[in-house]
Amino acid sequence: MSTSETPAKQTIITIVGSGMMGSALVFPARENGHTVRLVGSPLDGEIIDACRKTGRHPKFVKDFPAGVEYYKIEELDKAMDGADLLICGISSFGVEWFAEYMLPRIPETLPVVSVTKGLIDDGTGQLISYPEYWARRAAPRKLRLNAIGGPCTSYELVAQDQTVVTFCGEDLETLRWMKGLMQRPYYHIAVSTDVMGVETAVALKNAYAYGVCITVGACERVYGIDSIPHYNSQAGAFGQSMLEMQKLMRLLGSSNDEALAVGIGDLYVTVFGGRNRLLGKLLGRGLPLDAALKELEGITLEGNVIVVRIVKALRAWAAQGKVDLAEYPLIAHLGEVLIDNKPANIPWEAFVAEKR
Ligand SMILES: NC(=O)C1=CN([C@@H]2O[C@H](COP(=O)(O)OP(=O)(O)OC[C@H]3O[C@@H](n4cnc5c(N)ncnc54)[C@H](OP(=O)(O)O)[C@@H]3O)[C@@H](O)[C@H]2O)C=CC1
Ligand SMILES: O=C(CO)COP(=O)(O)O
Repeated sequence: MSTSETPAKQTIITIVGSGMMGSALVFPARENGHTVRLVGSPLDGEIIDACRKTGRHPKFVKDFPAGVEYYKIEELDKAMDGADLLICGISSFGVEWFAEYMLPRIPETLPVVSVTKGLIDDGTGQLISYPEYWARRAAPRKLRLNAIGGPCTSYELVAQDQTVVTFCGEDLETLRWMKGLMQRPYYHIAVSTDVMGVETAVALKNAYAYGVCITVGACERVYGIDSIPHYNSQAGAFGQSMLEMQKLMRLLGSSNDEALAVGIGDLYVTVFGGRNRLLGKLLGRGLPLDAALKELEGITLEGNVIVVRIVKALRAWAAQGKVDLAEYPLIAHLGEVLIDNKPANIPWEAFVAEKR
């Protein structure tokens, strides 16, 4: 217990990865009075230089709260010294780096929470969450790995828009403690011990955002980019997305409707405000995949990663007679576009099988 002579130790939150989401979490953390240390990934050196110089992330329109500390990856030991919580802010493309470079440096006592959205093949053809993947990579050491899922664009979090996310992990007490550290009047945190459910739902939404946004681009191609928005087709694809997400979640081991709802909310925000929507729209306008990717060079697009992983798994299971691909017509088509390089052409009739 602290006395007037021994003030309570300030909580130290170290965030590794100074991309948009890791950096956005600086705001609730620092506003709550914690010591916040933002550490760049190996390629984030220029971002850290800019933060030190201007007190603002180059992609944000608002300064960081005063008192944030900035570190380069070479200064990681210093940034982790005495840390109470480690936030992993890297994207799917840095998952291996995090496994190789970060995991051996994380003490078993230090809770970790990751924002990274995705699933990964465990080497046997089974898809698992990133926390599970990292736990297996760290074994026999037992790390305290948790994750954040849900609809939360970084720039809207920075703007303090009302935002509802889900912290998931194995230990409810740890989740409640992290919630206490990070919640703000605009940042609302649910907790869940269904890691696979939440992580599957928020990974799948990146794939299905392509499906919905292909229909948006297709309307723009027909009616013109500046025409009034058309909603029937995107709503049709949205409903089909929800159905396939639910089936895929069951297939991957979660039948949790609350987790599904987290993913559906995340799909909604991604369709309207995410980066993945941009690729879907360009494909829907008729651009070949290569041309669309070139136009969006430099923008983080994780939908490709998840479509390829899911569709490869589904094709393998279909070949073994374990699943019927016809039950997943939208993501199967996304596989044709992203793996087989076919033009985007939503298979509408496949969505209208007779329902019970
Ligand atoms: N849970 C949540 O509430 C939310 C989560 N997200 C998710 O958060 C993650 C990060 O998104 P966001 O910050 O917007 O993306 P950014 O692209 O802005 O940042 C990605 C971060 O990952 C790092 N990274 C990428 N590739 C590598 C690599 N090969 N090795 C090491 N580090 C790497 C980047 O560093 P570098 O500059 O070196 O490439 C950067 O620090 C994504 O998975 C996204 O889906 C997004 C919104 C909300
Ligand atoms: O996950 C997100 C919001 O919850 C952000 O989606 P994008 O990666 O498509 O920008």
